Amino acid sequence: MEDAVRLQHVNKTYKDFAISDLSFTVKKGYVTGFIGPNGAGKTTIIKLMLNLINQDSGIIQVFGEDYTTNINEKKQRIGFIYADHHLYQHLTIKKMKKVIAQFYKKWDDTLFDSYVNRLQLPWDKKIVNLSKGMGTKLSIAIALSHHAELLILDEPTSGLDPISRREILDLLAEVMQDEEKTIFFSTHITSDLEQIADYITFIHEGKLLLSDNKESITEQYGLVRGPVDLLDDDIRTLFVNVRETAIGFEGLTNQAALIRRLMGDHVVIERASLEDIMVYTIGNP
Ligand SMILES: Nc1ncnc2c1ncn2[C@@H]1O[C@H](COP(=O)(O)OP(=O)(O)OP(=O)(O)O)[C@@H](O)[C@H]1O
Repeated sequence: MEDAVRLQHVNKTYKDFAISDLSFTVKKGYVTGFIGPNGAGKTTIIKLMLNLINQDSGIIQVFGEDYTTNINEKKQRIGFIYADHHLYQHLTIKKMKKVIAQFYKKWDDTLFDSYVNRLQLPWDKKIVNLSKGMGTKLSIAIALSHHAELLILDEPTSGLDPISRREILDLLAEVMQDEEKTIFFSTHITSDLEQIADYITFIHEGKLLLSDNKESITEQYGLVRGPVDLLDDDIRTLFVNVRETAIGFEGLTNQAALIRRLMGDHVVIERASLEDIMVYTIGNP
């Protein structure tokens, strides 16, 4: 399977933070959800992918080559969606369209008009005055109208009400009907990804914790409940983290099949949500 983006052993050090030996791929034709708590390094990694900052070492390839090779062509093929950041803040959508259309070889004016109308974006409002949800929708409409193949979204649903969130997720799901498109989507709202992601990449403190397809993660992980007296030292090694209460334990395992074989009759094993995986892996559940 072709990769839209590939990171190999990437390092980037700031004074108080480092991306360390990070390797993962973004598969072409799929939605990859990029999760991690505040300050995990998601935006830094997105900036590295887009060549907005440079890595100290390691290799980053976009569409199979270094970003700077055929850079203009790459910019045509990528749509970067970031709710708080817009060019042309003081133009109306109508005026911005005229400016931006010149930059993109594949710009489709009719398609853009249809998105603006359908998403009920106000043609005559200055971009600076758009709400957060409208700004995100506008960015997506722009990316789709220049036929971007790779959409990179930095927390597109954060701070949005459930209706706007749903509209954006529906729009992205619609985009994915086109099998040539790839979406890389950072968020800490893991429930968004339960709906639309095919792959999950999970980072914490600049390090990779998990990068796999969602079905494998669902099979591998489980939330287990049972009596505390079952937890001997060997059994504990099968858990990522365990919470003990007066009535029993609840723990996250990444060896659900083995737990089922060993303890199946004595415990209850449920599907672990992405939120469970995040909380148990990095926090104190
Ligand atoms: N230019 C910079 N100089 C120094 N430190 C930086 C710089 N940019 C980011 N950082 C630090 O890198 C760390 C990761 O930040 P980043 O914005 O990548 O995290 P994030 O996962 O996107 O967080 P959030 O979910 O809160 O948006 C933070 O500690 C941040 O302060």
